[in-house]
Amino acid sequence: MNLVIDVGNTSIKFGVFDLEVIKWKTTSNKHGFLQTLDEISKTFPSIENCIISSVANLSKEHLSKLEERFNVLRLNHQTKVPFINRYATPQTLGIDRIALMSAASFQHKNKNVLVIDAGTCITYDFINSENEYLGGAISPGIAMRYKSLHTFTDKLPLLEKAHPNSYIGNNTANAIHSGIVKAVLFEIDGYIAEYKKENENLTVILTGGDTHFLRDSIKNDIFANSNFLLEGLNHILEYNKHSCLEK
Ligand SMILES: Nc1ncnc2c1ncn2[C@@H]1O[C@H](COP(=O)(O)OP(=O)(O)O)[C@@H](O)[C@H]1O
Ligand SMILES: CC(C)(COP(=O)(O)O)[C@@H](O)C(=O)NCCC(=O)O
Ligand SMILES: [K+]
Repeated sequence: MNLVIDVGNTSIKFGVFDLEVIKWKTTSNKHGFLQTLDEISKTFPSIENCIISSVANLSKEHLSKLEERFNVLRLNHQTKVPFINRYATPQTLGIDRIALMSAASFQHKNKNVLVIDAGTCITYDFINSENEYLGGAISPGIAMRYKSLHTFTDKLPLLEKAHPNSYIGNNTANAIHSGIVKAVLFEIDGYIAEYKKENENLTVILTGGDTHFLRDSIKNDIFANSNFLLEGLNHILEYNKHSCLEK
């Protein structure tokens, strides 16, 4: 069994895989990392291998606790991945985006695929039917947009995210919901339209913490898969098992 860990800027996602199948998953914050690890070790004593991807700083203590228990692959820019990376600065590419493109490459071979990860940031990543990763976009995530309107003004309240009734906000709260949620939806459908113009038979995957909140309001056909990044990490672990994790 494999333990797969994705450390994002908001939360840490843990997944337990038996070959290609996810058996269990949970989420924690930084403070819950060690307790979650204890629970997983107790519940799944047959886990041997682990992969961890992080876009945030990882504490030495957390990493050494993992290494005490499992063969650990820490995903980095040198790790062998199944796609050709055409990003002009591969050494600055987010580690999470490498995992997403690995999932796209493994699961949608020889397809044009756009992956949208609605997390702390919203990332757009495109891999073409030649298995080449070309790049994409990074925009502020939904929670970040609500926080920034509140932080950088005197008058705007900090609201819980909500879908607006109309794109015409008739009061402050509705104007904010429209300016954030409706704008994110315009952005997503706008990008999909742009990619579709130039790429036949585009497959679009939506993932990240806001998947469920957004999925039914996107006009284009998409596949919503909250586990896509974890699946990508599991693919990379299996792909590298023999070369990197031999004891
Ligand atoms: N319980 C929650 N706590 C924080 N953010 C949440 C929660 N549930 C959904 N979200 C949404 O998910 C987003 C964070 O997604 P996530 O995939 O966890 O981010 P990351 O991978 O960057 O850590 C936030 O923009 C927020 O709108
Ligand atoms: C853009 C990101 C902050 C997204 O992080 P997330 O929303 O998943 O927490 C992360 O992929 C990152 O730190 N990227 C580095 C810059 C780049 O990808 O070019
Ligand atoms: K993201």
